[in-house]
Amino acid sequence: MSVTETITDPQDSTQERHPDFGKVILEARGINVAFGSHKVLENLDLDIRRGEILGFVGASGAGKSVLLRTILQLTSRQGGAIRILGVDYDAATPAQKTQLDMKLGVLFQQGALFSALTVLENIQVPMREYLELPQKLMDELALLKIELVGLRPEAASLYPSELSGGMIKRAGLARALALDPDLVFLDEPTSGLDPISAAEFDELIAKLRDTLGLTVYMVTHDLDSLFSVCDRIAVLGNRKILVEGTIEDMLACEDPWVRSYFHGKRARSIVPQN
Ligand SMILES: Nc1ncnc2c1ncn2[C@@H]1O[C@H](COP(=O)(O)OP(=O)(O)OP(=O)(O)O)[C@@H](O)[C@H]1O
Repeated sequence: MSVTETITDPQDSTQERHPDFGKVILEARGINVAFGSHKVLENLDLDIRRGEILGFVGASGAGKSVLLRTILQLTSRQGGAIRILGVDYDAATPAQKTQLDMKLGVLFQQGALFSALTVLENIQVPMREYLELPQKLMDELALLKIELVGLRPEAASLYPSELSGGMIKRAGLARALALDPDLVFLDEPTSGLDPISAAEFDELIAKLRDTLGLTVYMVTHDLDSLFSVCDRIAVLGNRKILVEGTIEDMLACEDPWVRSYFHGKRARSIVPQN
């Protein structure tokens, strides 16, 4: 694992940062994924560093969800290796895999809440799966997560059908945080939200990164999010990472797709152009 100094410390200097801040905590190397003869990812390399918010972009159908699912071991790959928190997933024992799974939280695109369960019960699903805790303690923990994501305590007893789009994302995030993960994966967290709710969600993500030292991998099409909260951006194209770096690196990139994305009409109102 390499140590890098290239990401800026987002945390207030009075806050203690994780001793491994900036170190690579997820390393994907030579990833190949195909469905039949359709190659989606080919020899793809990607690093995620502790404490950063990595924005992940790419054209529709480029393979962003496939990569996310591959990293989470939900889609099988034909080649390559994935090390998470220093553990090679393929070589890990079942106990190590369980430990790793507990350190990863996921918010899928539509929140993916169980419709027959309340918000509180949804947040307790991972707790029931991985921990053996008394119900009272699980209730207290779930209420803490509800508060952490900015939902009111009354939301605990609501069902997903009774929640607004923004509340669903927050409830999904609370469930992703249920086991105090090191790394959270967010699949288009602001899609479908109005601009105010989307900006509030971005602020929440940045706050959680700063206060909990979370590392965040965020698939997004939202230029506001990329510009306002992401420390680094990676662009998927031609089945691999086309370019990765800061927003300035994106603006300076000559690749035609990256240029049209970051210099296009929609970007011009958000991103300062030269
Ligand atoms: N289970 C599957 N079987 C066959 N093909 C698949 C499967 N999952 C994904 N694909 C194909 O892989 C390609 C990449 O899909 P993916 O959903 O990862 O794109 P994406 O970049 O996330 O797109 P979007 O931004 O629209 O969500 C697509 O051509 C898709 O049809």
